[in-house]
Amino acid sequence: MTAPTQELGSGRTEGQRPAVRLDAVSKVYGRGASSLLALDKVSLDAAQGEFVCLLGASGCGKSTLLNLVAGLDRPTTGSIDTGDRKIAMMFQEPALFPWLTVAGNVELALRVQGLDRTARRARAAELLDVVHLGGFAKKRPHELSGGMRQRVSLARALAQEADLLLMDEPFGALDAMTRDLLHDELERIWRERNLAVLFVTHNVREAVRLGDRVVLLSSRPGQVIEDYPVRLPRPRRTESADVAELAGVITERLKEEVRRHGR
Ligand SMILES: Nc1ncnc2c1ncn2[C@@H]1O[C@H](COP(=O)(O)OP(=O)(O)OP(=O)(O)O)[C@@H](O)[C@H]1O
Repeated sequence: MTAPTQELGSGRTEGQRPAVRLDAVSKVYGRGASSLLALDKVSLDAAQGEFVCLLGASGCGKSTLLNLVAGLDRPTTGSIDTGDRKIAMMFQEPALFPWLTVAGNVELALRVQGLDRTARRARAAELLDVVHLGGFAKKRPHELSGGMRQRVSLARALAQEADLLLMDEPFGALDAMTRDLLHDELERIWRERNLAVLFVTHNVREAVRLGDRVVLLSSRPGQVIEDYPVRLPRPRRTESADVAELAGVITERLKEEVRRHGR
């Protein structure tokens, strides 16, 4: 008889290799007197299927951390292991090509996979359905709202068949209602695809709404100071009392850290 695996969070089981593991990762920008220690020995992991939100005051190194995981930059010391997982990244700005249609933007991401034109069209149509933009394939980005553009960006990220999705304040520029809708959609897609997600935000309630864990980073240099498991049942509502209660606790800790740092 096999021993029952211990549940550590929605996607976590003991003994499973994490989707991403950071081991004592430090990042120094520049050299000599003008060098800046942005991250200081950050160790962190996320399991496949786990949603981890990263919170911290401005400048604590959240984007630096995501860039390192994405392989866009290299740590000064320490190591990052994502195995052979495919990684996709989403930013606050959707960064779509304005001269391409919505479908064209998604198809571009499929081109690198070597799909032929017919297959690309069919796959892009499927992905646009997933993000509820089925009727907008022929529109150009400027004809869409901010929330719709972020949906295209999400479809493009999904086109990369990623196992690990890195999201850098993806909904930071959206109004509360649009953000709420996108939270629901992201949660559905995350579950269906068993993605590992690292999600950077400044918004504490958003982190509690979405995360299996909320990881708090200290200000300059960035270090992990708290790792809160979020045990609230899903689906959660951003405005609910239980989300507000945990968000209150985390906000207090964040304020303490900002005060300690003197800004
Ligand atoms: N390419 C770079 N060269 C030099 N310094 C950098 C570079 N990128 C970031 N920094 C510095 O490293 C620190 C961490 O920056 P980073 O953008 O990772 O923080 P952040 O937590 O994502 O900030 P924000 O919440 O404001 O987006 C900051 O002090 C920033 O000025």
